[in-house]
Amino acid sequence: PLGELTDLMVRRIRAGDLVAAAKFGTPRPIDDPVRERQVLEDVRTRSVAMGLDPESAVRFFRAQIEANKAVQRGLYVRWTRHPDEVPDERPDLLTDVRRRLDGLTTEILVDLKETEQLRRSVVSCEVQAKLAERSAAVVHHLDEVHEDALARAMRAVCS
Ligand SMILES: C=C(O[C@@H]1C=C(C(=O)O)C=C[C@H]1O)C(=O)O
Repeated sequence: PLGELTDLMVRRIRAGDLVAAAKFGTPRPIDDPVRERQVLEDVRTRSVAMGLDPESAVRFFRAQIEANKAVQRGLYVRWTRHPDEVPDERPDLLTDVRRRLDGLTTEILVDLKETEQLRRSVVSCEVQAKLAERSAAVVHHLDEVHEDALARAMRAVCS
């Protein structure tokens, strides 16, 4: 039941690789509080319009942002140790990468709405979330950096 939502979370986590590639070796920091506020304000406004509890949706996206930054930090460590693993291409953060993240936000909000009832029941939600996390890690071949990020992102699934 939480498979689709979890897949979307994995896609957002994977987008962290593009964010890291866009920023690594540039002066732009991993943390961008202004952009974070914009993302969360957008989530709040759209949740209200969709009849989704805005506080819970904002909490959920805060966890997704923390997970994204964990990926960036993990890849910075890896790329500093192994410069040959640094991607050759630097994607454009403001156009390509943030546009992709914005598209995922829309899809995630729809899924949050669809799973609202299920996620409200904390006990069954936690069982489902653990199952979805395990199978996503296997299906998507997540390494340690990305599986840790997913575990972090999943903390806000169950209210
Ligand atoms: C993804 C970025 O890096 C960080 C993570 C964000 C996110 O997950 O939405 C937003 C701002 C940054 O703190 C970014 O700068 O766009």
